[in-house]
This record gives sequence, C-alpha cells and structure tokens, in this order.
Amino acid sequence: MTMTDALAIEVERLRLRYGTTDVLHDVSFQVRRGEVLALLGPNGAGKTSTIEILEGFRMRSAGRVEVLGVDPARGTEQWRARMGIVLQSWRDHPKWRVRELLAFQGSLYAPYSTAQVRRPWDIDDLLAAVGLTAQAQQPVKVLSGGQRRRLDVAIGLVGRPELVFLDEPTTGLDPKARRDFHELVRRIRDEFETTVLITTHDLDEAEKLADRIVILAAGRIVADGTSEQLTRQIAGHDEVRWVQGGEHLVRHVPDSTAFARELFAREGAEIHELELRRASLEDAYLSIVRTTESSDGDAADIEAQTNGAVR
Ligand SMILES: Nc1ncnc2c1ncn2[C@@H]1O[C@H](COP(=O)(O)OP(=O)(O)OP(=O)(O)O)[C@@H](O)[C@H]1O
Repeated sequence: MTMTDALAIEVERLRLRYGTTDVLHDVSFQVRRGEVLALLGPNGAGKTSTIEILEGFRMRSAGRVEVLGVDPARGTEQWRARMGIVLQSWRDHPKWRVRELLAFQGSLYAPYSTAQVRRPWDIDDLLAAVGLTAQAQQPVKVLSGGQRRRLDVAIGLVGRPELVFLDEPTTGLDPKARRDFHELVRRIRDEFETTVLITTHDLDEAEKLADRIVILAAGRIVADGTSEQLTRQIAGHDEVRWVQGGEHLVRHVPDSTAFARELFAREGAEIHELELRRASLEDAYLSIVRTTESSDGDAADIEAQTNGAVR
C-alpha cells in the first residue's frame, strides 16, 4: 500500500471564490482510511463548501484534491458509488414507503458490488441499525423529523460506502437516537473500516466520535489534532475552586490535578469543597475561534496562529 492508498482524502492549498469573495483560503488537510474526522467551525466558515468540493458537487477555484484516489472534478459513477452522502437538507420522497425506498436506493449500488464489499447493505439489517424496523412499511411523509433524519442516514449508508460524508447528521435527533447513531458510526468504522467525515456543531459529539478534529474558521484551517491535543493547546484553562478559612477561592491552572495535590500537601485540612474542572474541547474550540475572529481576518496573524496549531 502506498502512502496515497492509505489516505481517503487529500486536500492541498484548496481555494474557493464566489464572485469576488474568497470563501476558502489555502485549505490543506488529509484523512486516513478508516479514520473518523470531524470538521468543525462557526456558521459560514466554509465547511459545507469544502464538503461539496470533495463530493464533486462544486468546482474549486484552485488547489489539489483527491478523494479515494480520484480528483472529484473528474469523478465517475463508479467512484461515486464508493461514497455515501448525508446532506443537511431533506430529500423529498414523501410517497415511498421506508423499506421500499431503501431497497430501491440500494439496488442502484448492486452493479458496484465486489468480492470484498457486497452492495447494497442488507435492508433489514440496515433498518435495525438505524432504528426504523417498526416504520419499515410506513410512507416517508408520516415519519417524525428524527425518524426522517435516521432514514437520511440509512440512505447514505445503503451502498456500504468506503467513505461517508455526514453533514450535521444528528440535528433533530433525540438523545437515545443520537446515542444509537454514535454506535452506528463506530460500527461502520470498526466492522467495515469506513472513513467518516462529519460536520457538527455538537462538540460533545465530536469529542466522542472523532479520531481527529479539524477546525475551519473564516475559510482557513486554524487547528488540526486529536480532541486531547486541541484541549492541551489551551493549557491554563483548568479551573480549581475551593473554600479555605471561610473564603471561596478560584484559580486557573495548566494541570488541575497537580495543583490540587500540591494544595493538599501544603494546606491539608484547611481545604474544603474542592472542585476541579478540566478544560473541555468546547473551551478549546471557543478559545481558538475567538483568537481567529479577534485577529480581524488579518492573513498574517492567522498564518502565525495556524503554524502554532497542533498538527
Ligand atoms: N452559492 C454561493 N454564492 C455565494 N456565496 C456563497 C454560496 N454558498 C455559500 N456561500 C458563502 O460561503 C461562505 C461559506 O459557506 P458554507 O455554507 O460553506 O459555510 P458552513 O461552514 O457550512 O456554515 P454552516 O455551519 O452555517 O452550515 C458563507 O459566507 C456563505 O455565505
């Protein structure tokens, strides 16, 4: 296997311009096969535009892009059959019954079945995996919002994709459905080594699911690393609270456990109501995005921050 075979996605100095506005500026990142990558960023950062370029739905202005070894601008039907896509917006198939729609969508992938990957996914198994067995015979139009979202996910997975794009897949799902969905993503990664690129505004979800996180802000990559690496990047954001001599005290420190140990060694029995709060991915995300926004879009500043980001 060459280095390129080990990568599902390679993006190098990608640029996108709408009219006179640059939306993506020299975006570079890679996704390894079998990896779950979360693409995070504020509204309007350029996540959907990036994904649409990778899917072959939008032309780039400059840069090099390879998805499953192919330039998406020249992607064939055979290449497309190896990918699954779950878009933000609903598809309109109101009269179809759930099982019938999935079976039809699945049949489109049958010609692309290989000895290694049997396509499509067994429909009853897939219905069970997304929690729609009870709705199998219902028309799509009577599904609730969350059930409809599960069906969107099932449509994205029915072709047993090597790579799946999930654009905010859990919006509108209840907590149980969200947890089931997380299990499903782990299952397709572990059992089928599916590569997953997910966009989400739910940082807890990104932390739980993603092997790696890329943050896009104002069309630039401002961080790229594991959740732990990103969180460590904002060292000094752990919070320690305690009561001593009737006084409520708060400190922000790089390592709350080490600080508490030292505090106890020094003050011992004087310490009451000790609380430690570790910096979360959300703290890291907000800090990274805030720094980017406060630099007022100055390219030189952003370049300097990007060089300092975890890579
Ligand atoms: N067809 C278009 N013509 C002009 N500008 C566009 C077009 N599509 C998107 N944009 C602009 O490009 C920028 C990036 O949009 P994009 O939809 O990629 O962001 P996003 O990160 O996916 O946002 P969200 O989190 O809100 O979905 C935005 O400023 C948007 O207004």
